[in-house]
Amino acid sequence: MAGAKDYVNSMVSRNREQIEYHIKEILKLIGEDVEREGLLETPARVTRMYEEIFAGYDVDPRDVLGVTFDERHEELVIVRDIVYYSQCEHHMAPFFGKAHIGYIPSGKIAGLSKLARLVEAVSRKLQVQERITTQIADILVETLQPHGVMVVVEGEHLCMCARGVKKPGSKTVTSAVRGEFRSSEALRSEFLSLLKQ
Ligand SMILES: Nc1nc2c(ncn2[C@@H]2O[C@H](COP(=O)(O)OP(=O)(O)OP(=O)(O)O)[C@@H](O)[C@H]2O)c(=O)[nH]1
Ligand SMILES: [Zn+2]
Repeated sequence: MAGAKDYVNSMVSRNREQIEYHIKEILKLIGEDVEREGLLETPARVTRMYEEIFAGYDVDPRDVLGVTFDERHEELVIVRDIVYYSQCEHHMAPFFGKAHIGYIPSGKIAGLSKLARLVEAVSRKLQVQERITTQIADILVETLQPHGVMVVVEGEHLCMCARGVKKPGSKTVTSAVRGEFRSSEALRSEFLSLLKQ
């Protein structure tokens, strides 16, 4: 979403000292020796990582699509296999996978890269997969007023693999369907079949 210099004014960078302090406290509370060499830089390193994985707090995802173009193409547009990494809001554990976006423009189209930026903007924060899915669909509806939108998100949740129920390999698939995709099974099938190619 951004290069290191772009995080200068981010929420995390503004609170850097306090975040580092609290990470260090947590390390002590789990039984670590915070003075051992391998951990000396860890609070600062984790904070830098937070700047990236929580960069979504600094963007309004509705601004991400930016300029839209007027274009008469009124057929299905799909950008699929958009990889995302997010953090589950229940455990602060990563979940990640691919998002697939399809829409039928009605006059306005978005830059293709902006669709991937939208996925970044909604996923780089504490989230649940369902909300990532509906936010992508709703923002596209709001911004492009298309004839229809369909979003499918696949995710693997570390809180289900590395702990708890421990089911590595299980995948969660969520979808959001808007406009003509809702009424037309043929359109939904066309979208889903194009995801498989
Ligand atoms: N619907 C939804 N649930 C999620 C997502 N990420 C994590 N969860 C679930 O959030 C739930 C939190 O349940 P709790 O019972 O409060 O937490 P827990 O005791 O750690 O639960 P277990 O994971 O079953 O051990 C778990 O069932 C997780 O699998 C997500 O993106 N969407
Ligand atoms: Zn979780």
